[in-house]
Amino acid sequence: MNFSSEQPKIIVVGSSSIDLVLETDKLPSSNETVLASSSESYFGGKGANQAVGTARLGASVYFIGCVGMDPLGQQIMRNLVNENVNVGFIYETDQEATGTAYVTASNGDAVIVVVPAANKCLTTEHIESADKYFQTSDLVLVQLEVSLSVVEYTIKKAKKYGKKVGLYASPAVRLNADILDNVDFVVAKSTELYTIFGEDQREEVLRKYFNKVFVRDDTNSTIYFDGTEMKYYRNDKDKAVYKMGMGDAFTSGFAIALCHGNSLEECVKFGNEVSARVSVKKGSQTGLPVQSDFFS
Ligand SMILES: OC[C@H]1O[C@H](O)[C@H](O)[C@@H]1O
Repeated sequence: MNFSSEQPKIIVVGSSSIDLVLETDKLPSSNETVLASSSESYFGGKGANQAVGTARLGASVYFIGCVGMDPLGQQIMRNLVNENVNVGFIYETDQEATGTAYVTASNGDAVIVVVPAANKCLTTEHIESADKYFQTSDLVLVQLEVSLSVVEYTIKKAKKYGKKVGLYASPAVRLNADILDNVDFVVAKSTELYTIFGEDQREEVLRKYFNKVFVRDDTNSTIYFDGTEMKYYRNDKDKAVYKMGMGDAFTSGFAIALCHGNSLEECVKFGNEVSARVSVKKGSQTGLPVQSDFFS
């Protein structure tokens, strides 16, 4: 994996939240009550996770998002500043509280319910105000915890300036042709292909969007079609103890490798490596590796 001396410039447009993680012996089924052995809060939100993930790996990162005018919003801002993420385009709203996510975690698996709240107050005007930073960026990352109209606007703006765009298609929604045509890479979960593409045959999806769609599953494996053959990579060096945040970590690693001019194969391998690191610590951001973990 090549790591050039140029510092990548990345814009992340997306959500930030505080995750309340409840540890249980088993995930509750419908109408069931279970007891939690612990309740802890962590920094989260797919956008913020990717902003921290790419900043720790050495990128200059601008995060565009929205928090509430409340103590949780202040905590998120402080955390991002500490992580060297530029917060000049984080907006505060008095219309909604800061986003939260309620996570029930058991034996590594997690069920997540997100309350977007302030994240839904991010508008296309906010994206527009960062226009000149899009012009000088190398790559833009989006996910689906802010309004789809904002995601679409962001993708169009990035493409207008010829920038690379990556989409982590989570939480899953059906993606329209415009989005799929304009993004350079899409990261999707194997269990959500039908929702995202209207097609649940993995091979069909991968062949149609070769070198563009990267499908991940719970075993930290990633598969894509390179135009000739299916490419499958798995990193199970570290046992995935905490699976929350692995998709964000993969996307961060993939994006960094791409910015440094690596092949898609190298991008996938590095993404898997970054994802493996996050899965050994609790919280979506806790275990995200830093550049010096890989390169001196
Ligand atoms: O992708 C993991 C994230 O999903 C939810 O948005 C939680 O905030 C968590 O941090």
